[in-house]
Amino acid sequence: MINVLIVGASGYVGAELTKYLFFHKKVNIVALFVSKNSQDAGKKISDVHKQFKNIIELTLQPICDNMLHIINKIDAVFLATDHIVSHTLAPIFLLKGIIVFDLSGAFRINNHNIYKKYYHFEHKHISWLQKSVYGLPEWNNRHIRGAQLIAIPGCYATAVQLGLKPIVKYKLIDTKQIPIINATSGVSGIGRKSTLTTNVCEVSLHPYNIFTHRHQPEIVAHLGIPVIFTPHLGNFSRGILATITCQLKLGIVLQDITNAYYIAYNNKPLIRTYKSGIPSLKSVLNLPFCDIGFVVKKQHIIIVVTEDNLLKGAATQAIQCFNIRFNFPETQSLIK
Ligand SMILES: NC(=O)C1=CN([C@@H]2O[C@H](COP(=O)(O)OP(=O)(O)OC[C@H]3O[C@@H](n4cnc5c(N)ncnc54)[C@H](OP(=O)(O)O)[C@@H]3O)[C@@H](O)[C@H]2O)C=CC1
Ligand SMILES: CC(=O)N[C@@H](CCC(=O)OP(=O)(O)O)C(=O)O
Repeated sequence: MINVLIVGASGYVGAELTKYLFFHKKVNIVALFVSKNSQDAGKKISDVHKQFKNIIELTLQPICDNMLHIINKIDAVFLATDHIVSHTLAPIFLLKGIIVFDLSGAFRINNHNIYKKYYHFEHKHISWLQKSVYGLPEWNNRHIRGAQLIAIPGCYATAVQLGLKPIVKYKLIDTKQIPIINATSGVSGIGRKSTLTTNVCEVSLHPYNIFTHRHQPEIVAHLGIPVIFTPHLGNFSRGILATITCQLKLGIVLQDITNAYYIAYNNKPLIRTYKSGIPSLKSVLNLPFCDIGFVVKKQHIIIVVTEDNLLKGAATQAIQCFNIRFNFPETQSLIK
């Protein structure tokens, strides 16, 4: 059995992690943590997330300064916390030899200068940043196997890269025309702390962080080509749909594209590529899959990618990485 701790367990991502790890046959959840002064400290997770009633009755504990009693009991920790909190906590666990799965953006990009510009804080753990492994399992399996710090990709960054990587890898697109990505997320992408402007009743559909969203440098760093990425917020609770437009190199035909996606994903159980038609949110909600469809017309391709932002965009992707890291079947506890 692998003993795990979940920090930020009362959040949207933390609750999904708790659910899938609770039902994982090889996992023992040692504790669920929230912040020291959390209004939920001492409550059962089933009081905060009622869907767990009579199923998961673990208590949310306040994180303490001296975590030795916990550190001695655990093999792995999932940090489902804001990037500033993860930036502080991850090194504490790493120095004790614990395997860290960080769901935040704190360790995703090896270039520390990005953090000042896009995350507005100075990165203080550059040596860990250099050692961190990007947890996109379909493309980084080998490195995840030996990693101590695994940075789970951002929700948009996951969808976009899974959609683009096959045609970038096989050099099918003309990069003189930068890929244009429009993606829409539900409001759970913001987390539990809703403000008036992010309240589902106030949201209709709008783009935000145009040219400044922090997933843009993340995508560029791990995809290796520039992109134009525009996120949108929609008035639904969960799910991401990304529409990606690229120009193909002269002479590239539909069969080349089909082959590229087939080679990339035919043995990847959590990616579903469509032979015809395009995916919608409905087919991925509450499921750990990423669905990909595309249409080619002359020299252009439009790729449509969908995922559940809290699952393949966060919690179940982290558990997929955990399974790989601890040598369990990749989809253990994720699909039957
Ligand atoms: N939501 C999404 O779609 C995605 C989110 N992510 C990332 O995952 C992480 C979690 O996101 P999400 O679940 O949405 O956020 P939430 O705001 O819903 O949850 C945050 C959790 O962290 C806890 N917390 C806050 N401060 C501390 C602290 N100092 N120590 C311990 N726990 C603390 C909160 O509880 P309390 O405040 O009561 O202490 C809560 O349990 C973030 O880094 C986010 O960027 C990544 C991909 C997708
Ligand atoms: C709808 C919404 O607001 N989504 C979040 C992204 C969620 C995510 O993946 O955040 P991290 O990269 O911080 O982990 C945002 O745009 O900031």
